Amino acid sequence: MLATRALREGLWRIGRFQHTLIPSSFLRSRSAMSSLEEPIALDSLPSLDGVGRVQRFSSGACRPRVGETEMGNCLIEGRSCSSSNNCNDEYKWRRQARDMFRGDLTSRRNSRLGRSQRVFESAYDPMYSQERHYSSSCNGKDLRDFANKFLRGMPSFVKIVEVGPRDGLQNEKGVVPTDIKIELIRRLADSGLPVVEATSFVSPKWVPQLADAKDIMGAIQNLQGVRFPVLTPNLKGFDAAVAAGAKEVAVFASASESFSKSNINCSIEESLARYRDVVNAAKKLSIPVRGYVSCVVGCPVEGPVSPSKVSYVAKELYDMGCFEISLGDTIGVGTPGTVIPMLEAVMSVVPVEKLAVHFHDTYGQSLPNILVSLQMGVSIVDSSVAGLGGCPYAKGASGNVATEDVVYMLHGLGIKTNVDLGKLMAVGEFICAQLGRQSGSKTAVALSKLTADASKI
Ligand SMILES: CC(C)(COP(=O)([O-])OP(=O)([O-])OC[C@H]1O[C@@H](n2cnc3c(N)ncnc32)[C@H](O)[C@@H]1OP(=O)([O-])[O-])[C@@H](O)C(=O)NCCC(=O)NCCSC(=O)C[C@@](C)(O)CC(=O)[O-]
Repeated sequence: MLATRALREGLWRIGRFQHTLIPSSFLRSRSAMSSLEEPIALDSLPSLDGVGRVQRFSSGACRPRVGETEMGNCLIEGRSCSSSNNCNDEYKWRRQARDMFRGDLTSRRNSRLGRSQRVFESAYDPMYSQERHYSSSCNGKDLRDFANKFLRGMPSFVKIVEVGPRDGLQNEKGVVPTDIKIELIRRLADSGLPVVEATSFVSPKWVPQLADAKDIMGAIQNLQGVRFPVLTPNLKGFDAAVAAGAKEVAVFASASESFSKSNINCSIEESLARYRDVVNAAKKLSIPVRGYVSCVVGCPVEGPVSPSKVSYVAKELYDMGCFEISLGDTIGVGTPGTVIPMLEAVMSVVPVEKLAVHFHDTYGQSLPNILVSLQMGVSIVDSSVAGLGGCPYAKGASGNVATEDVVYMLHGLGIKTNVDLGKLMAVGEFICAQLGRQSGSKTAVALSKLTADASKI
């Protein structure tokens, strides 16, 4: 109780004097703040403001600034990094908070100056979309060109498709109780996510973890404003999904023959024939069908998968009537080096605005892969709260990229998502507590530590 109060008071003090570090909704969800003054300015995220952006692209980005040389520290991307080990964590934390506060002052001053006179823009402005160009009066042309090149083509809004309740929970060793799944979906919907993939209507012999699909769908019928697609591998699954109240479904093919066999027990061509039946049935009921392509860069059995195979399956799914094609790096082996040629191949046959990317984080490559996908114009990203997930038929596949990490990166880039990171982190905490494990989200772990350490400031 005392510790909680100290934490709140510490946060209140940080809120008074420093730039935001912790989303307020996360704090509220941890403990109600009714009896204490609400921390001010705790609604935004630590994001790369105009100053940070310029520093990131500046050749002098890692040069110590005045007053910082004595510690041998420099600032990169809004973080402090140390070239010596003789400063403690608290000192670094204070330094970072102070620097962020300076950035906050700069943006407040700019807002008083009016738009035409602004030197720096808030990271939340969608100024880095296709049409917009980076503007800074204090940098050379080369720097502007570089920043423009990097940011041009980025979408101003990204639709996040949350797949945790399906892709995440299908891979759990134990079966998660139905009421926990329902609560998870309800909380995810409440965090602002526009799409939450709820479950699968697959064979319970193959995926017993999702055998309660009908009950799940029954329980979330009253949730409004969020789409809840479900996986359907064949007509039997489609009929069951519709009967249970599904208003959107997804079919899942593979770019690898071996994976198709092990995942859905049929060849790629057989699966496409099944999916044509599903799509035709769905069209009659005006039910949108999403199409997945698995193993878009690598297969657990066959190894590397060629971009032409991926583009072939993607085009087949698109041509049969799937409204969106999600490209899955099922085992998480992709790097920007393999993702870019794959996307190039697919984008030559399916419009980029119809493409989603779906990365698993086995090698920690998801965020760079998402970043290059955004640069290539993709604006739909699949992810899983707390990084839950994997595929039961892809040995060694780790969880999906964590939704918290994706949201943190996107907001830091000034890209809107409509997702409340604080609420999302609370959902991650909820499901991790239920599963008895640590979050797979680096953002969630880092921001939770901040709340814990904050009372020391
Ligand atoms: C596709 C099947 C059904 C073929 O399974 P099968 O055994 O070849 O099917 P079957 O037609 O021979 O039927 C066998 C039994 O399953 C029943 N059955 C048949 N269909 C259904 C159904 N829809 N719902 C419920 N039951 C079904 C059917 O009625 C029969 O029951 P029985 O007569 O033995 O009692 C099976 O292989 C299956 O369910 N596989 C599920 C695989 C799966 O869910 N994998 C994980 C999702 S994919 C993924 O994670 C990748 C992705 C999307 O996230 C993207 C990425 O990361 O790459």
